[in-house]
Amino acid sequence: SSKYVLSQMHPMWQGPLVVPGGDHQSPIDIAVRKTVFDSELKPLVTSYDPETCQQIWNNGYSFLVEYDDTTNKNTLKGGPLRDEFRLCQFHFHWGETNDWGSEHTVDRRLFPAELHLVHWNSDRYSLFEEAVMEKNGLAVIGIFLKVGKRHEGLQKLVDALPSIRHKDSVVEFRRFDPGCLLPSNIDDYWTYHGSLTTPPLTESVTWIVMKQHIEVSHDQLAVFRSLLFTSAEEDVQKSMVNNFRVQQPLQGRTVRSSFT
Ligand SMILES: NS(=O)(=O)c1ccc(O)c(NC(=O)NCCc2ccccn2)c1
Ligand SMILES: [Zn+2]
Repeated sequence: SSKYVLSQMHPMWQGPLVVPGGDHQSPIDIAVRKTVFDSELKPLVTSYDPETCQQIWNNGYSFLVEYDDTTNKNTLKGGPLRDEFRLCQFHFHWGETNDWGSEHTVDRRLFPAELHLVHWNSDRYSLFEEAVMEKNGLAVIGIFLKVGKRHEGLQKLVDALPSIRHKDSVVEFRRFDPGCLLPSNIDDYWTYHGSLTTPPLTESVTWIVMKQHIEVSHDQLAVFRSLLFTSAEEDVQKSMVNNFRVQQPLQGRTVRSSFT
């Protein structure tokens, strides 16, 4: 209805463009010709249990699918990682049109959306909240979304979005396998040390950005844009779009590739 203001830029995104004293910020552009192949990088090993899926909720910035991370049922290891990491949630970033929306870019190429699978270092810490403050605390897998054929596995999630339209709405969400969102090839990736792309922007993330994207349909992505930044009580509703951070300077960091 007319009271919904479309594509209002969310005030939070006018937040800190660069963190004072932060020289390992994310997201970044991955300039492929400046990446360095590292033959020591191992294949990534993921093991996810759909039975540990708990809920899906709108936190006013994105929507998150959360997993029970009190046991070691959803693990990530290998790749650039020395320790074992535990999945706690996944979420997305997207634009108001299919022309932009991703946080990372490859040779400045923008994708309409980006999926983040968030893991914390369960070998060294006992809670996500602890790990988020530490340099080797988090590992986030970034996967680009392209508009194309419908993603069958994603549809169960898309069907749940209308029930969490407003900020702070939560619904039970069960038996979702996050592995169904991985591209067929997870051996080819880029990795670098960076930060959360939203406050608190802590520099605790080993980023693992997949070279291969996944495809979702135009209609599936359109449902993401039907979410709202605002809670049900607010007078003016704002469409949840453009929930990505502006790109940050590389500051001399090297992005390594697992492939030539
Ligand atoms: N986008 S990201 O870097 O993968 C990432 C991963 C795990 C996280 O907890 C966050 N950030 C996060 O949860 N921030 C608390 C909620 C929030 C989100 C946006 C703005 C302010 N506060 C970002
Ligand atoms: Zn994210």
